[in-house]
Amino acid sequence: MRKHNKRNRSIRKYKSGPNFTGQHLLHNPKTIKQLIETASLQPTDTVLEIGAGKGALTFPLAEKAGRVIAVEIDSAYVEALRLKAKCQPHIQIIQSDIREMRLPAGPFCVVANIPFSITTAILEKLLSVEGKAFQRGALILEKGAARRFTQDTTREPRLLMWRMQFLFEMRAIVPRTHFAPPPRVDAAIVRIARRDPPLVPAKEGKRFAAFAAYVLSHPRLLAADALREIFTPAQLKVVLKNAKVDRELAVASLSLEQWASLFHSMLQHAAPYRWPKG
Ligand SMILES: C[S@@+](CC[C@H](N)C(=O)[O-])C[C@H]1O[C@@H](n2cnc3c(N)ncnc32)[C@H](O)[C@@H]1O
Repeated sequence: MRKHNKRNRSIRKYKSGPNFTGQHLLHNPKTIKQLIETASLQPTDTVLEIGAGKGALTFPLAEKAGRVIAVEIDSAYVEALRLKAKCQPHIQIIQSDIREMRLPAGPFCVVANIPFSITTAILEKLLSVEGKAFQRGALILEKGAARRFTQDTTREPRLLMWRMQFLFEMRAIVPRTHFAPPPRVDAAIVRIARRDPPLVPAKEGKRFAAFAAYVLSHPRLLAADALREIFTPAQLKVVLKNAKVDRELAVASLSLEQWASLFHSMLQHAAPYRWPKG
């Protein structure tokens, strides 16, 4: 009873606000194997596991990677994990809120069945830094979020910016019955890998986001109309042709490659005073 109270106390500290998530532990061996294989780990890799729970992924990960950094917010899980990992020095268990934790400075991968309710905060943390530490990852996301992150086109400037740096690929649907307790909806395995080279260099990320936000402020606008304030009519003709963009195409339907081409054309040809500001 005392232990139960202690556990509740340590979670309650983080439970306030809308960001606390339920604990949906993976119990399907095939899904665990597939998730880990999706990350293509090497014995020299450092893996960050976000939300280690009872260690369903932590220990299989330790068989593949050189070092596992397992982060978990719940003190009861942390205590149990530390006991279990006692004789495995390459597993480091950290009790922390991932949103507040400093990420490894050197190259690392991520494999995780993440707390769904903080999906955006986690991706923001992993993908928005200019450094190149985060290499690739295999994440279980809510199916809806997985679709949003991997579909061919998007209306979200920030997501578009991430996709200029990273490849997102949906690998498999994970039925809700593969978790205990099951979440409300099915999930999916998503592979994320740093593009080399990126479609837009990381140092231009903010400028690209401002460009995308401006162009997408009216997603149904035709490309030629949306870009009219940025390019002169003569430039626009060439720029659209180079990006293989039909004048009648709505900006919400631009492909990632077309976005990248239009942005590079802006940097090259448009007068800087016409560039959208963030
Ligand atoms: C979906 S469960 C996954 C558990 C385990 N990896 C598995 O697959 O069985 C998510 C885990 O993240 C933990 N968690 C929730 N919010 C967190 C946060 N902000 N930082 C770190 N861990 C968190 C939960 O306590 C839970 O153990």
